[in-house]
Amino acid sequence: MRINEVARTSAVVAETSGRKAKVAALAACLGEAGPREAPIVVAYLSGELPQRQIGVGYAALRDVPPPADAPELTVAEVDATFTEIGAVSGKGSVARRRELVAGLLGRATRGEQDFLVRLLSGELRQGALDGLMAEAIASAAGVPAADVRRAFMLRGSLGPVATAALADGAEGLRGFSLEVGRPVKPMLAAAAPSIDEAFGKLAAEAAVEWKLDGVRAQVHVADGTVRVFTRTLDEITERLPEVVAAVRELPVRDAVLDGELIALRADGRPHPFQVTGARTATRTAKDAEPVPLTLYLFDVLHLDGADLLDAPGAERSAALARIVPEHLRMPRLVTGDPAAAKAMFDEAVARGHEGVVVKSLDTPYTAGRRGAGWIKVKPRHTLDLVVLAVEWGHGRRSGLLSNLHLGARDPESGGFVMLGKTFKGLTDELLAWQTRTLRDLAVREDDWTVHVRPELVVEIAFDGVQRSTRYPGGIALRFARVLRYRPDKSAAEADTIDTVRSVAPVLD
Ligand SMILES: Nc1ncnc2c1ncn2[C@@H]1O[C@H](COP(=O)(O)OP(=O)(O)OP(=O)(O)O)[C@@H](O)[C@H]1O
Repeated sequence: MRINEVARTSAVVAETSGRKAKVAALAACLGEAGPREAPIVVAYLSGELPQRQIGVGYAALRDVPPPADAPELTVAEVDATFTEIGAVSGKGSVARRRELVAGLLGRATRGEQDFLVRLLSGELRQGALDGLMAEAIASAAGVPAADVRRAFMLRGSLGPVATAALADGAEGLRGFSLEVGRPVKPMLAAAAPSIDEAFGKLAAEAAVEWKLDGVRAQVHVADGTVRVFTRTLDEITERLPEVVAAVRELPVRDAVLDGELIALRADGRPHPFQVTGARTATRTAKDAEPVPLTLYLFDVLHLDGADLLDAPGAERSAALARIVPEHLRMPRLVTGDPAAAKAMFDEAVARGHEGVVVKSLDTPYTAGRRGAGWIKVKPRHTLDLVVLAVEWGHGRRSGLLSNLHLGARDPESGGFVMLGKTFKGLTDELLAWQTRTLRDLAVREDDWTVHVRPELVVEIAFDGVQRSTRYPGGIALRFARVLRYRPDKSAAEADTIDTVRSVAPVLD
């Protein structure tokens, strides 16, 4: 297949606004690619390289050679060149990489050059496209989208799923199963503004669990060996000897368990989130004085040979209770009485925790999705939004990037909808950090505003949602303020415009 097809599809997807039309364009391109090249095409159309990083910086993309006349470059050739560039090392490697990039671009037409430069510079990165891409794979392969999504959550990446679907259809997708030792995308929660509304969305009886502001942990026990993964599927086992020791005590040989890690003070109240974050961050070196973490387990996905992903919530919880002692389990109350649920919520908040998660007793574990089976309720409204642009500060903040333009994800278009701006809540340290970080993400700058690639996720607190004619979604946040950055989340995991409407009533 020629790269020209991929470049053209990428442009069509960027220019069309309808979800259906985008899916159709992606599906046509994948159909043409076929099983072998599909993973490469999936990656390129998501703005990524299958090789991830190949060490090509902006400098190597500045001087573009004259274009070729005819579109002859193939996807396989581009992929092979990227692999070659990624393998360059040692003395003279910068020059050699440049040479390879120039050689590749010299064989591309003007339109293809434009696509390749934007692909290499990261400008096309589109995490929010995962949902559309899953649908496109389903359409190209003629299989149900739910099967593709399920394989995706089990595998954590769409490339191999595309190959299996295109080669062997639904049968190929059935080959993806939970493997102990390979992390799956964790199930996520929807949000409701109150306990009553959360109960309103579920059956009469539901479970209410504390929501701790810690770090998600997926614990795999394979033949007695314990491994711990974060929600971004990074392994952090080495950093957590006390957690590994606690899990080793459990009477299981093979299991996949889900829970939350948190640093607690002697009185049982949580340390600030940063303390837990520092213990689990994959990039930090050694801790000066490690604060012990406590593990609270709340789910089980696999137990000694049996997959429990499809078992109802109540059954998984019962299985968990059989193998995990109470002090390692998330406090949980099963009730049909909203007053009892509210008492549980009040207790969690009084102990310094974030709120509760109300969980359905009958839904399966919908990995990787913000399913309707879990609904979080917090006393204050927060959202994870994506920074779309940022304005230079004035006065004390001059020279610093300050006022953030905030966007929610729009699953319909695969893009983002702006909901407002804020410079509140930013400490000096955060201002310095975001100035550095957002500069690296810049794509364009006008007088006061730096427009950035929509990649950085920030957690925002706000008082409510107001109708607005100024913003494209028709709503704006009231009194938005920054709580913290969420480097553990990708833009694809940011909150959607529908979540924004569901966490708080829209005021006139
Ligand atoms: N009892 C619990 N059940 C499920 N998740 C819990 C629980 N307690 C804490 N959590 C945390 O809450 C998260 C689920 O909420 P959500 O899917 O909205 O993620 P989130 O956006 O990171 O949440 P938030 O930003 O509101 O903390 C989980 O990833 C987990 O880290």
